[in-house]
Amino acid sequence: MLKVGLTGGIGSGKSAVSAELSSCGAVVIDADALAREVVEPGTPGLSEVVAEFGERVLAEDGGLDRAALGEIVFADQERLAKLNAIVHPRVGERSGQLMEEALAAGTEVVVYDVPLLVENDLGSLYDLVVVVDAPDEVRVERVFGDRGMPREQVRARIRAQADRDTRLAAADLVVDNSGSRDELRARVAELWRELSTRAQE
Ligand SMILES: CC(C)(COP(=O)(O)OP(=O)(O)OC[C@H]1O[C@@H](n2cnc3c(N)ncnc32)[C@H](O)[C@@H]1O)[C@@H](O)C(=O)NCCC(=O)NCCS
Ligand SMILES: Nc1ncnc2c1ncn2[C@@H]1O[C@H](COP(=O)(O)OP(=O)(O)OP(=O)(O)O)[C@@H](O)[C@H]1O
Repeated sequence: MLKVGLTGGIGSGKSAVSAELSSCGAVVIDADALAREVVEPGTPGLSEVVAEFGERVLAEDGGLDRAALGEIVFADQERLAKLNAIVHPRVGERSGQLMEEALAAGTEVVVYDVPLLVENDLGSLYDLVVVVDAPDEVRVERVFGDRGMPREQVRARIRAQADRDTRLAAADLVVDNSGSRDELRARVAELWRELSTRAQE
């Protein structure tokens, strides 16, 4: 089984690349989705978050108020580190389990879509590190335009992440997503051919 770590900063296009790879036949594990699961209502993860940040990060329905927590942690590195210390070990454990399941199922290519691969030094866990890349301001405009996140909030997340050059230096392969969606689709088709070849080796 070829284990691929897929990373990129906020708005780089990881989800778009993952969706294409999944339709090609890869098994995709999504770290952002796991980070949501481990703080769902009733989980020890959510209790720890509330113990650390207070009830102000709870929404009326008892779930996590993600926007409120985001505003707190992306304005303050120490608070972000506290949140990461609660969430990341749980995401690591769960993703490890899912990797094992993919292996047991005879999967050829498994892709771990994780924004913080470089920041958390996870590269050695994978056979191949693929970085999805686009200039910072292109990413700001995409996240603002498609998700309505205020530009300054996108920039605050970019500041909390590795810079572009550091991330690119960790890449075995780079998917350039500075162009159109069609260009991206063509690049991912090429990437899939490469991954399939390597999976046979
Ligand atoms: C602060 C939270 C509640 C904000 O939730 P929100 O729904 O607004 O964002 P979402 O989780 O969808 O993340 C969107 C993007 O923000 C960026 N981001 C999220 N967490 C982090 C972080 N700890 N450090 C840097 N960037 C981050 C990533 O590019 C991510 O793809 C949430 O991001 C969170 O719990 N973060 C800590 C866990 C984490 O590191 N998740 C990333 C994958 S393990
Ligand atoms: N080539 C492109 N042209 C225009 N828009 C794009 C392109 N690629 C992706 N997008 C859009 O940009 C936004 C960010 O892409 P996507 O969600 O795939 O990134 P991501 O890396 O998963 O982001 P996050 O770190 O926030 O999870 C999405 O709204 C997506 O539809």
